[in-house]
Amino acid sequence: QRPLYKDPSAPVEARVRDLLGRMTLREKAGQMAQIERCVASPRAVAELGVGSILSGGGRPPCDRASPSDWADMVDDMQRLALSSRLAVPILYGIDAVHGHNNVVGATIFPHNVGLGASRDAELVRKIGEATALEVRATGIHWAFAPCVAVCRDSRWGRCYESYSEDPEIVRSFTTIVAGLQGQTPADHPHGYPFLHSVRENVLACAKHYVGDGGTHKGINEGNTICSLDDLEKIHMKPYPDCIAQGVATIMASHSQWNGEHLHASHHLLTDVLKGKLGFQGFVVSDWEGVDHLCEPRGFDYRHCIAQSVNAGMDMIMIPFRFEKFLEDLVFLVETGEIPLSRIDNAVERILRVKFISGVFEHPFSDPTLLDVIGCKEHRLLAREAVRKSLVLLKNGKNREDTFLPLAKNAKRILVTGTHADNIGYQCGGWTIAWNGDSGKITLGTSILEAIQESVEVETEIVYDECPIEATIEAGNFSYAVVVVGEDPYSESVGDRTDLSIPFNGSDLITRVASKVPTLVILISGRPLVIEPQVLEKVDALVAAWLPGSEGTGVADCLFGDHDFVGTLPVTWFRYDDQLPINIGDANYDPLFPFGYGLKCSKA
Ligand SMILES: OC[C@@H]1[C@@H](O)[C@H](O)[C@@H](O)c2nc(-c3ccccc3)cn21
Repeated sequence: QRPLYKDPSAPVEARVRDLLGRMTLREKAGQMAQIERCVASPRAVAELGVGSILSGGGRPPCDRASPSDWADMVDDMQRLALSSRLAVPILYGIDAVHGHNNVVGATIFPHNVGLGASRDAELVRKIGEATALEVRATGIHWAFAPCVAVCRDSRWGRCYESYSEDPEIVRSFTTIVAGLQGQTPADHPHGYPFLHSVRENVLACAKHYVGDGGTHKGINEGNTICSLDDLEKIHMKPYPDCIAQGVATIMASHSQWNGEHLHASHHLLTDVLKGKLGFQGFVVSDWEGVDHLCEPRGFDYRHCIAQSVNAGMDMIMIPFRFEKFLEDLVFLVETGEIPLSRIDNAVERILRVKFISGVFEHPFSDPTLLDVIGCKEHRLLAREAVRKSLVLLKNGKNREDTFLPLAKNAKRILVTGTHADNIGYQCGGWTIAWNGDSGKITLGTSILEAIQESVEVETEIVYDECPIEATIEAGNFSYAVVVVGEDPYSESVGDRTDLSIPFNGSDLITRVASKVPTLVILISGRPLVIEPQVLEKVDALVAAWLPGSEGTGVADCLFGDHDFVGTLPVTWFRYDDQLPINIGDANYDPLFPFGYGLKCSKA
């Protein structure tokens, strides 16, 4: 007689109750543990029965792992999990935040700030669908996306992971949850986790709850100082929509609200998120989020665990010291510091998500999906997203003349700059490596390659990353394209107060634009300082954000095959000492206002 929890025809809540009733305290504690793959031993997965395994940013199973290497690794972990006493499968999680960005060859979509410029919520839903397929192709069940931060200060190293400074735009893009998980049916119970198809959809994770984008001076993992009213109007805004779409998991923020750690906030994690907003999936901590609760970090770990679990944390991204975590958690329950009812509630939520995910019935990868990774259809979708993300900020030196679209049959053009031929730079952070990298880090088309593919065969392209004066002066160029911007970064590595164009980008712009009609393309996760004397010299200026692998989308607009439609999702400040500066501020005096964006055609 098969136990009820293994019966797929039984109601989910009955399966949850049956399985919970069979579990020992240690097995319950195991389900609340999430560990990094590099410590996922048979002891951890089969004996101690951890509930989840993740690959942290830039931590592949092996160097240049192929999609099937990924799928084989995940399946190996799952086989270990199914050999545990109750054979509870694991959920494998990864940061697929702009495509399946840890996997070489996966389609890399524009980062969120660029999608924000498109204002196209349906496009974002489709990106979720495509991303889910590429993630499932590697056997992975759970994407730590979307980041629904509302970035209020561009000095924040995660600015580009935020769709916009406007909470309404961020809220409108929660359609990506429906893309990743599938669309909930009309009668879906409010707040209940949802997944349409175990083969094609992944569990989503709205993050980082709450106020991650509002920290003082944009300091990552810092303190968001604001009223409850502002917290709700600005930072909380996207969560009800995610919950209404059945988001299965929510990740707590490393940041604090008015000095209270989110990872230990009973009011925000339990009273508000689970009570008032009715969230019935599970809350997962961020990386070592529990350790961050004590200074020095990791000091009095047992007390940190009690604080966080009692506040409403359901699963802890430990991710390394799982023996200590499990020992401490069991001790805290046995001594009554954490009530067993809290553990049962956490495990109930985790099992609920596992049952609705279909992982009990389909625990292993589906090799027939492998071809979707980096497939033509997804790259065309990414190319469309790039086109719609571009914002035309200047087109011509005066009212009459327009500079774009560029001529495809120009005699001789100069393409220059650090970012003209660099896939790594145009993808930005969270791409193959945690902080991203320079060079040919994955498959794709650089902006130079896209321009080369677009112009007529008789057009001569001179590419020189940093040309000397003679090259510029004697070049006899019809026009120049200068592509400059930021080096890739993620999280605190990207926290910056100096937001001038790195690599002396302004100097190169000035040197070229003084001699040749010039288009500047900025590759960046945020607005950058463009001094007036630099801006006045250029003939045209395009903000391309972090477009990802499909540079072809940039050329599509430069040469007029498609018009520009993007508008600024963030305020373009004049100088970084204006920050923070957001639409609606008094004395709002930006270089280009929120919502600004030109079109090529006069129409
Ligand atoms: O990758 C898992 C999560 C991710 O989902 C979160 O958005 C992000 O805040 C995060 N930072 C780290 C991380 C930070 C420093 C060192 C090692 C890892 C890990 N993670």
